[in-house]
Amino acid sequence: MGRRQWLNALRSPVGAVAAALLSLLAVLAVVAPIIWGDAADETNPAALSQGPSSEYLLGTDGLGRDIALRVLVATRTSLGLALASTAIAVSIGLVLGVLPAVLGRRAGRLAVAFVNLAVAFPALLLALFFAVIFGIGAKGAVLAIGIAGAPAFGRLVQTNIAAVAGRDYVSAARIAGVGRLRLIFRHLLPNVGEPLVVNAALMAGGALLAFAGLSFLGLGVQAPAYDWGRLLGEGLDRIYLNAAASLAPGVAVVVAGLAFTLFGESIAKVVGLRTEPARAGAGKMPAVPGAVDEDTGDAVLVAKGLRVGFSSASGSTYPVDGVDLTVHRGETVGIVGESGSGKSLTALAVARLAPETATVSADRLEFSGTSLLGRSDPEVGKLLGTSLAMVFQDPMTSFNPSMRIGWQLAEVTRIHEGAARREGFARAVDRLGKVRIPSPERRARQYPHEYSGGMRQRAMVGMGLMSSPKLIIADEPTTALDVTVQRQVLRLLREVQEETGAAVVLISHDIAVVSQMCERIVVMYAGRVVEELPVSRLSAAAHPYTRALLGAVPDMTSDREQPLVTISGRPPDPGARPPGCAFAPRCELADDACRRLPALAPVSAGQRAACWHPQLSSLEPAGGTSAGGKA
Ligand SMILES: Nc1ncnc2c1ncn2[C@@H]1O[C@H](COP(=O)(O)OP(=O)(O)OP(=O)(O)O)[C@@H](O)[C@H]1O
Repeated sequence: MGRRQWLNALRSPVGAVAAALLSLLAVLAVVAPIIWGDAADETNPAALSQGPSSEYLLGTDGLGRDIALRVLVATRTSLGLALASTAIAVSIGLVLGVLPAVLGRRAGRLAVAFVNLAVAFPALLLALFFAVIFGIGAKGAVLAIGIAGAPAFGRLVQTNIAAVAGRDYVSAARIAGVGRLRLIFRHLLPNVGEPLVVNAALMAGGALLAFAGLSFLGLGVQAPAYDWGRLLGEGLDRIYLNAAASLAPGVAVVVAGLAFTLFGESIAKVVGLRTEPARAGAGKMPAVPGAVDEDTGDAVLVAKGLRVGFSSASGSTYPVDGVDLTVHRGETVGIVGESGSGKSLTALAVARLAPETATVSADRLEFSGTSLLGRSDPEVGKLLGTSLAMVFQDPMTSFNPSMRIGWQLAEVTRIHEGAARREGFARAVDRLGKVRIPSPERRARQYPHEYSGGMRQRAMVGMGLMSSPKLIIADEPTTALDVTVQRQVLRLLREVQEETGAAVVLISHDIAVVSQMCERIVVMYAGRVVEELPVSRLSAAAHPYTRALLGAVPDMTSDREQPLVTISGRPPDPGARPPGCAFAPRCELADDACRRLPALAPVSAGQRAACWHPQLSSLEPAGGTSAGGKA
């Protein structure tokens, strides 16, 4: 939360009142015991249990002590204890909240279940329970209220962390090899800080009331010490004789509680407690299914029989179902296919960023000659962190919003090369310059929100250049950008590739974009590769699905009076794929043969298709009908 937001919070009427009240309480807490501490303890046998008078504004208690002074002096104890119990609740809640992210999948689920169970108990009941366990007195009450408030805060942390854990910058940090603890404290918690601060303020108000409740019941502060709750209890005994004696501490509790709550609410309003939509399809990765060349000698990436599955009550589904993908050094490979065909998941699995709930298996999975199968050692993390660069789809979520761009870029160098902070930052400035960010020295010190979308994508490419990438995977890198910026980003990718010799995998649903940029195209449908071919052979695409995709791209010769070509039907859900060729229900050429699964088989040099009826004729100009498409 920036300075401006704090100012806005304080400028709102509610915020201003809350801030004024809190300031008054803070001043009272500091000065009241110093100025009136002794006077408040002074007994006056000549004025026992008196009502309000000019000498005693709120009257006196049973020992003749000035109630008004005691209420003022009790501010310090009441606020101090409430804040102490809030600090305990927040600390334990933070630990409970980050546990699922720190522990493995199973232990993490246990932590979530524990918090859910604890939240189900009313906090006041828990507080009473713990107050009895920890013993009667202020210390016991602080612990009791703190522990009782922890589960609710823990769940808040868990929920907020889960909401940001899928963001691209978290994936980027994971691929960069950032350790779990750093990931939590540098990338996750700072980005859920606002709702946590707001709720901590609200909790402080609640703790104040709870404390007053426990003291009132005699379970909190014990004589001779006193807080508002205790004064309230004492005053209540004589409410018919001197109502002010119980009303005054009661009002103090309510006002202070309100001050905290209103303060929290006004911050919440200003920060909007926004729940940014969790990005779907965190994007990245390659996939070049098993076609064309079985020669994997100079391959930077080899995946054979890659499967990504999810289990549910109704059984397992495999959105990626036996994909083969080989990417050679310096090569540009495009992966195309409709939404849901498994492009992103293939990429994520290769980068070891598949969702935790996914099961990834493969016959072979190698990056730069190193097998990734069954390995989770730091060496593999370092290899991927330094040699694999990812450019994500949404430039809004690619960077940690709470870290300056330069430091985010420098993180990779510091983690994997142990470079000093300055050295890493200097390299970040250099790389930002390389990807044509103007005034890189100044820009490196800015936050992501100060960059435009196109600049963020360029900075993302710059991040990939911090080491010497062997493979750059760009998953729909231009989808969220306008057309001119799209071109700039694609041009930059090409230039970077020429300069570094890195291989590039470009994932897109747009076959036209891919064909401009790539040498080889892999077409995916329903979790499998259905065709693989050099761009130069696109006009001789053999699979009806590839031909339908090409037919759906308008060009200069397309009749603008006619509606655009579409492919009839929709891809099957991963759990309901027809036996045999998954495209058959949408294909005009389908017959009985298509009930069996076709293997990816050579059609011509460098071209393979998984089809029982591969088309050998050249395609009509774009815009015409195609074998599988529907005009
Ligand atoms: N976390 C998940 N849990 C269950 N199923 C998932 C999960 N993520 C993806 N899937 C399934 O995998 C399918 C393929 O997803 P993927 O993101 O790889 O598709 P895509 O081809 O990249 O599409 P898009 O272009 O829309 O990103 C989805 O349609 C969905 O059915």
